[in-house]
Amino acid sequence: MELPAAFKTKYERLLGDQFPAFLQSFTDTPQHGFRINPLKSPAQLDVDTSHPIPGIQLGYYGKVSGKSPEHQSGYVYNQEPSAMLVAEAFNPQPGERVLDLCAAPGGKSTQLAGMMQNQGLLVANEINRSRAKVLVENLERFGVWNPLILNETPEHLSKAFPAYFDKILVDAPCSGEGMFRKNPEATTYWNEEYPAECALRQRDILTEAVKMLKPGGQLIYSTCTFAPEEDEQIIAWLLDEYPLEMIPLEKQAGMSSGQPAWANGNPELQDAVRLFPHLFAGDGHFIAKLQSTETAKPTKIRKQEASASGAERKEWQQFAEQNLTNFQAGPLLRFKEQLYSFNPEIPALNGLKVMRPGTPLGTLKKNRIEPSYGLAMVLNPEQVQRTIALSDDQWQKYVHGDTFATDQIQAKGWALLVYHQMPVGFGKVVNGTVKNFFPKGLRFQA
Ligand SMILES: C[S@@+](CC[C@H](N)C(=O)[O-])C[C@H]1O[C@@H](n2cnc3c(N)ncnc32)[C@H](O)[C@@H]1O
Repeated sequence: MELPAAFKTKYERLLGDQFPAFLQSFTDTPQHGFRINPLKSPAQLDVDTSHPIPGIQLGYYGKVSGKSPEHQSGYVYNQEPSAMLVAEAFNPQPGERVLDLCAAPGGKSTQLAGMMQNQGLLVANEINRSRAKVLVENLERFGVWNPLILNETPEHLSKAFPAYFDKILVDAPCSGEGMFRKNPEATTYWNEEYPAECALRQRDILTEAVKMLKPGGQLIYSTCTFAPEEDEQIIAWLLDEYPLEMIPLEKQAGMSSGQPAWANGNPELQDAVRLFPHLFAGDGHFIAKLQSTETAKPTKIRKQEASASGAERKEWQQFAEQNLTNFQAGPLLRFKEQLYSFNPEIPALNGLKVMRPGTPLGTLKKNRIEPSYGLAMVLNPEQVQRTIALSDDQWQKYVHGDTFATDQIQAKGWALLVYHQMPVGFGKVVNGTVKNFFPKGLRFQA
């Protein structure tokens, strides 16, 4: 990979005697990692967990195929190892109100949801529509319960969620220097001015993020770039402009401190973390954690009301009685043709670009409900009345979108399909044949 000459000159000046090792790291093979999903019911996973990533709960070096059963059923998520440290620094607690403002494709959102144990509210937002669709897919497969998934600008969001969140993650769009090794093409649109341009956008995003923070709430800012303009200088600006203070991040082996000298000399900047690929087995990253020092009372907001009609609620009740056990949905909302369970904490959604108001329970058909893939992804086998254990051949047919025969269930109706103890979706049994409801866009040849 050919690094831009101006990039090399800049980091030679900044890094001094560490520069040769830094430069050498661009020729190393990129690190891969994956996380095991703590939200799913126990299953025997065929993944190699012999190389744990230090400091990451259920994080391992290695890669799991996107076509594996573990990936298809949301039991694992592939994510670059340094990126996993952001959620660890964030440390969300069950019950908190959490916003992931720049969320797609969902690496950090899925990790945050796992740490919150599906308790509390996760709002995952992505400004780019097609990326927001991928975010939906990933949160759904991961089995995140009642997430609010939005496709909004930070400006719109801050009007809907004033002083609302306990914790906000801004994993900012950046110049991506830390990813050059994985994505060499990124070097072609880098130029000397690019980090400063990105910094302007980062300031705009953060200006809105601060408005959404509760008094005493925490803001985590991260980038995958080495550029001080987008890292220390952004944090120095935040500390100057807003009632925020740094929270020191614990540094494990291989992690470096923020560099006050690369901004305005504010010693608090040391509390941030830098990850350099020549010192840590992962890509380049920057993480800083700040806390609001404001004490004013949070603003009241109007909450979303349950909007499903009596008939729709009854249809759901009927479906639940006939098919589920020990499953409690939240309040119900009709959104397009789907019935959703949503978190009663969310503000009124009118005027917001909603991708998902919560967990899709099913599609409303004439006098009946067709259960959704998203519902199957949040269930464990003990919560349904009928399951079908798939053979290898049946699983391959299922993910390909084909029907297949079964002798496990005779009566007509819905069953949760389970492969190696992992729920993979709903199927409908009709005369010994299982009809396929695996979403068309997700089908593949195993
Ligand atoms: C570094 S990526 C996020 C990665 C994600 N957090 C994850 O872990 O999978 C930054 C995201 O910010 C989005 N973005 C770009 N411009 C934005 C803006 N003005 N406001 C909010 N988000 C923006 C990009 O579309 C991109 O998806």
